[in-house]
Amino acid sequence: MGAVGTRRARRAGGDGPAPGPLLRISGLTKGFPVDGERIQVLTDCSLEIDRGEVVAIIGQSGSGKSTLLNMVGLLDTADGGEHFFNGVDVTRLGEAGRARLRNTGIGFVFQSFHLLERRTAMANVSVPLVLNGVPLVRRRALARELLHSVGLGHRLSSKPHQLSGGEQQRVALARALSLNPPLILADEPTGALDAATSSAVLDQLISQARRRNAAVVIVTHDPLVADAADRRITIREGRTFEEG
Ligand SMILES: Nc1ncnc2c1ncn2[C@@H]1O[C@H](COP(=O)(O)OP(=O)(O)OP(=O)(O)O)[C@@H](O)[C@H]1O
Repeated sequence: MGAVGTRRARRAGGDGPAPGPLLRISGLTKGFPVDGERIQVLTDCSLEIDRGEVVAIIGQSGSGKSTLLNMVGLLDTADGGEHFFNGVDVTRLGEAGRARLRNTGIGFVFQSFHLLERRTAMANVSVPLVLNGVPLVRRRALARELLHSVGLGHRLSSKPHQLSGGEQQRVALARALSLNPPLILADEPTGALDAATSSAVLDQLISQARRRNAAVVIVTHDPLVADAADRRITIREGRTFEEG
């Protein structure tokens, strides 16, 4: 990536917002090779999301929700269509450019938490800070502050197996917030939790994002989670539809 690309990638993380929507996807297509043939999963997906918005992506199993989220998260590339994130034309970036933009601009929360089992809550939250060269003293202060903000100030030294599912998901949320990304992606974030815990984690996710004016995209099967979003997008037959 050249100098312009580098400058744009930096902006996504913390150099201030670009004008226009945070995310703009239009006419996106994606297929996969299966048994020598190509199956077309997404045929025409469009999505426009502003800073601070909470958007749920719903649809039947196998409709392509995770496929779309992987592309929004810059974990996979589309076959065609337009994709701008914070003013950057993602389709023009190579793997390294996408990784840079992803690392600083997008926080991830997954159904299965994806925490490092042998590391403490503090160490888990610090991972993105280490990868981005934040100095030790600052890193420790930030990780402590983030864990306090999700109600885990008393569990800084606990390892994942010593925490409940809801607490582990809050550690994962603190980690996703650590670089203050403008976009947080959550794939079934409450799928492994009971109803009460699910509601508490969802409240945390949304309130923390709103406090930071970050957008949230949540893939979910849970109608209660979808109802908590500002907008709902359904994927059907490879296309996106905005619910009334
Ligand atoms: N890497 C891949 N190779 C081949 N097919 C794939 C690949 N990834 C996804 N698919 C197919 O794409 C379709 C959509 O999958 P995806 O995981 O996006 O659906 P989903 O809506 O998230 O489903 P669920 O709600 O069950 O998690 C499925 O038919 C799946 O088998």
